[in-house]
Amino acid sequence: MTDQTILSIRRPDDWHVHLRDNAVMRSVVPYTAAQFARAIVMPNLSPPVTTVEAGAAYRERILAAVPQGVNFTPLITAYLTDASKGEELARGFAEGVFTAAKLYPAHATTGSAHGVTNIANIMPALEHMARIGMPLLIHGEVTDSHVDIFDREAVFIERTLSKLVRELPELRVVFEHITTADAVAFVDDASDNIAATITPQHLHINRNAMFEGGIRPHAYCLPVAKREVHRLALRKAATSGSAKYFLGTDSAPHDKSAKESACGCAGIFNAPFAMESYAAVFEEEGALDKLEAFASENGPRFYRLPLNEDRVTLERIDTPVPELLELDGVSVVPFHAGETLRWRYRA
Ligand SMILES: NC(=O)N[C@@H](CC(=O)O)C(=O)O
Ligand SMILES: [Zn+2]
Ligand SMILES: [Zn+2]
Repeated sequence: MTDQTILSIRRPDDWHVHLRDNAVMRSVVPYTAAQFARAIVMPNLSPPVTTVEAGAAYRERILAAVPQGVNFTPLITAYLTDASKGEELARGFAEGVFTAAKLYPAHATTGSAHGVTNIANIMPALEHMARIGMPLLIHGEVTDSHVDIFDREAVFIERTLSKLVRELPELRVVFEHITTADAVAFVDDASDNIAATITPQHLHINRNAMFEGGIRPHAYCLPVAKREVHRLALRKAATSGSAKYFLGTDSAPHDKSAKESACGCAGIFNAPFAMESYAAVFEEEGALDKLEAFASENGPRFYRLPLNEDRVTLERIDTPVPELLELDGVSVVPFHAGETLRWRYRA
């Protein structure tokens, strides 16, 4: 713990966010743009963003939703399918439309129905990406229903990721939203071409949060939160100062009614208080001095992009989080709803 009351850091970026589309997009973009200079925007729309033209059009729609006077750059990603071609990805990368490509194992998570059924189907595209230095972003869970849901990330490392990294060591890979000590060990031991994002929720909650006094759909996201030992490993990794770990909120808004349902959607909306949420973790770990590297430096270095020059502050002021945000097109229960966070973000 520390008695520090003001923290000034380089403006951060969010290296994994779901901005959706249409009315929902227009109401959630301002939250991300208020905190972050850039964001890696996930392509799991329906239909998914698979072509350069669709990526460019999506970027324009996002930019049109950024409030006047706010400086925010969306970085678009391509959604990989069994039919993805290296040439199309490379064209998007060369034109500055695609910053990376995203691998969703088919049916692993929300909006992954068109995802990849077998990584062998996209090996030529991945080889092409490795040659041009285009990062591959991975939702790392097996989809085999015989594998326990809490083991799906660890089994993905065993069955798929270790092999991919061995076969294509030059491929730059971001293992997205890691949730296990197994993932931390894998990333720590891997080459510098392998990095990982960590969400605020996986630093704050373990799997008990989903069952506290009853079923808690707002604590449900994928990959699902794991045991306490895994949360502690993630906290250690995020606050270690290692350049392999960086901020990716995985903010994923779903309407309250879609979460509070007999078959509730996976995804936690954390964009409105993302930096406040991360700051709480870093303070609790006595590592506020490591927050800037995690939030503002390690990501751009991995993506080979310039660091942001402007600065922001976090002030130690109690910040209540609303129970519900009534937005245009969606009513969302935000992460930390009803709690008071100890920091306030100022751009
Ligand atoms: N994280 C989630 O639980 N949901 C994400 C998809 C994803 O990132 O896996 C979504 O799009 O809703
Ligand atoms: Zn995911
Ligand atoms: Zn996501």
